Amino acid sequence: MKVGVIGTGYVGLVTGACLARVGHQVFCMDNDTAKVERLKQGIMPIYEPGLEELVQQDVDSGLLSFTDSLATVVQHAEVLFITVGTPSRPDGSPDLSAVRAVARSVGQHLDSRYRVIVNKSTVPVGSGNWVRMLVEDGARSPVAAAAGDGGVAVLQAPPELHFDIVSNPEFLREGSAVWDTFNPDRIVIGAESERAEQVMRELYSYWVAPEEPDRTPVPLVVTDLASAEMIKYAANAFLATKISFINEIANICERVGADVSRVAQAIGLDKRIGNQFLNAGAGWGGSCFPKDVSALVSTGQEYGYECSLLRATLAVNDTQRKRIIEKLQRELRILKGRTIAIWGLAFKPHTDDIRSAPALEVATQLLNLGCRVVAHDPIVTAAQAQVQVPDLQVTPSALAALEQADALVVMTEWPEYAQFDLAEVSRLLRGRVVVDGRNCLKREAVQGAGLVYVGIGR
Ligand SMILES: NC(=O)c1ccc[n+]([C@@H]2O[C@H](COP(=O)([O-])OP(=O)(O)OC[C@H]3O[C@@H](n4cnc5c(N)ncnc54)[C@H](O)[C@@H]3O)[C@@H](O)[C@H]2O)c1
Ligand SMILES: O=c1ccn([C@@H]2O[C@H](COP(=O)(O)OP(=O)(O)O[C@H]3O[C@H](CO)[C@@H](O)[C@H](O)[C@H]3O)[C@@H](O)[C@H]2O)c(=O)[nH]1
Repeated sequence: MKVGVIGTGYVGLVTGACLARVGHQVFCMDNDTAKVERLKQGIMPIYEPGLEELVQQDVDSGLLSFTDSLATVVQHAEVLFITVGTPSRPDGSPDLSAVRAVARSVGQHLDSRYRVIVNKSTVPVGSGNWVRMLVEDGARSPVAAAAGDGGVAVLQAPPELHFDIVSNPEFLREGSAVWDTFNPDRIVIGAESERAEQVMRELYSYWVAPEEPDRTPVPLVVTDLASAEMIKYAANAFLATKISFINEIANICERVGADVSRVAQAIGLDKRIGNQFLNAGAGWGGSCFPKDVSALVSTGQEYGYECSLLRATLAVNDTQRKRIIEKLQRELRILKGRTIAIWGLAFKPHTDDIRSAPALEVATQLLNLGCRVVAHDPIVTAAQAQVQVPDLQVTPSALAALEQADALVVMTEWPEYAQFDLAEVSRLLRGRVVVDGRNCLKREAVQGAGLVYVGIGR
C-alpha cells in the first residue's frame, strides 16, 4: 500500500521504516528540512538500535523515501499517518499545535480520492473528531495554486472529500522501538467506518494475518475512536502508576529494613501482578509517561473529574528524584562545594533521548545546591545535555568522571556500568559513596571494593 508518515521522529521514522520493510511504499515527511536532508544521506536523527540498518535497506529496496513536501506525501498516500510531537504545556495539557497545523495542511492538499488519516500521535480523547474538522476546514480554505498567466494566483474550488479518521495509538518503547514494532502485544485501531477498518487490516496484515504458519497473529483490537485514544493514556498511566507503586514500597522497605528487589520479584510471580515495570529507582522520565499522565489528569479536570490516583502517581515520582539528593545529603552532609559524578543521562538505556530525564533533574538540583556535577553517558553528548543544563560537565569516559568526585550516582542502568572493575572505580573516586539510583550494581561487590553502597529500597 502507499503510505505517508508526517513527522519523522522516534515514532514516525520507526513506523515508516517497519512498514516499508513489510512491503509498503512509504514516504516519510518532516518540516525540519535539515533532518530530511540528513536522512537522505543516511544520517539518523536519533539513536535507536537496528534503525540505521533498517532504513538503509528500505531505501536501497526503493520502498522508503524522505521529503519535506506535505503535498508530495498527501498526493502519494492512501494511508496518512500523523506522528508529530504532542509535548506538555506548562499546565500539563498537551500542546496540539503541530497536530493542528498538519491536519489543516493535509486538508488543503487533499483531492477527491479516498484516504485514511491516522492519528498515531498521542492525542486526547476527542481528537479524532477534532482532526476531521480541521481537515475539512483546511480543504475549504483557499488552495495556494500556482500563479497563472499574468501572475494571478488561481483559487481552486474545494474538492469533494472522501476520508476517514482512524486512531492507531503507538506502544513502542524507546531503546527497543524497532523490535517492539515488529513484535507488538496488540495493535489498536479506533475506526468509525468498515472501509477504514479494512484498510488498516490490510496495512497491518503482516502482523494480524501472517502468511507464515510459524508466526502467531498479533491481536487486533478494533474500537471506536474515543476508546482507542483512551487506551493509549490508560496504558501509560497504568505503567507509570505501577512504577510509582513499587517506588513507594521501596521507600517503606528502606524504613523497615526489607529489600524491594526481593519483594518485587515475589509479588511479580503472581500472574495477576506480573514481573515487569517493578524496578524501583529514581523514578520514571522520558517523553511519554510525564506528559501523558499529566494530560490524563488534565482531561479528567476538563470533564469535572479529580484524578487523585494519577496525581499521587505524579507526586511519588517527583519525590523519588529528591530522594537521590536526600541520600547524598545523608552520606556527605554538606553538598555545597562537592563534586558529584553521574553515570547515565538518557532517561533509560539504549536511547539518546533526554526529554524529562531523571538524571538531568537530579543534576540541576545538585548544581543549585552548589555542587560541581560531572556526568557520563555512552550516547548522549555534552552539547545535547548542556542545552538543558548548561553548567553540567560531561566527559566521554565513565571512569574519568570519577576523578575528584565525592560520590558516584548511577542514574541510567546502561549495561556497561555494571561491568566496570569496582577496584578501579574505588581507586579513582575521591569519596566512598555510590548511590545506585537504578539498583543495577551488585551491593556486595561495591561494598567489597571498599565503597559505601546506597541503593533504592534495599
Ligand atoms: N517517543 C516515543 O517513544 C513514543 C511512543 C508512543 C507514542 N509517542 C507519541 O508519538 C508522537 C510523536 O512522538 P515522537 O517522540 O516521535 O516525537 P519527535 O519529537 O521525536 O518527532 C516529531 C517530529 O515531527 C516533526 N514535525 C513537527 N511539526 C511538524 C509539521 N507541521 N509537519 C511535519 N513534521 C512536523 C518534528 O520535526 C519531528 O521530527 C507524540 O504524540 C508522542 O506522545 C511517542
Ligand atoms: O520498572 C521500571 C520500568 C521503567 N522505569 C522507568 O520508566 C521510564 C519509561 O520507561 P519505558 O516505558 O521503558 O520507556 P518509554 O520509551 O518511555 O516507553 C513508554 O512510553 C511510550 C510512549 O508513550 C509507550 O509507547 C511505551 O509503551 C511505554 O513503555 C524510564 O525512565 C525508565 O527508567 C522504571 O523506573 N522502572
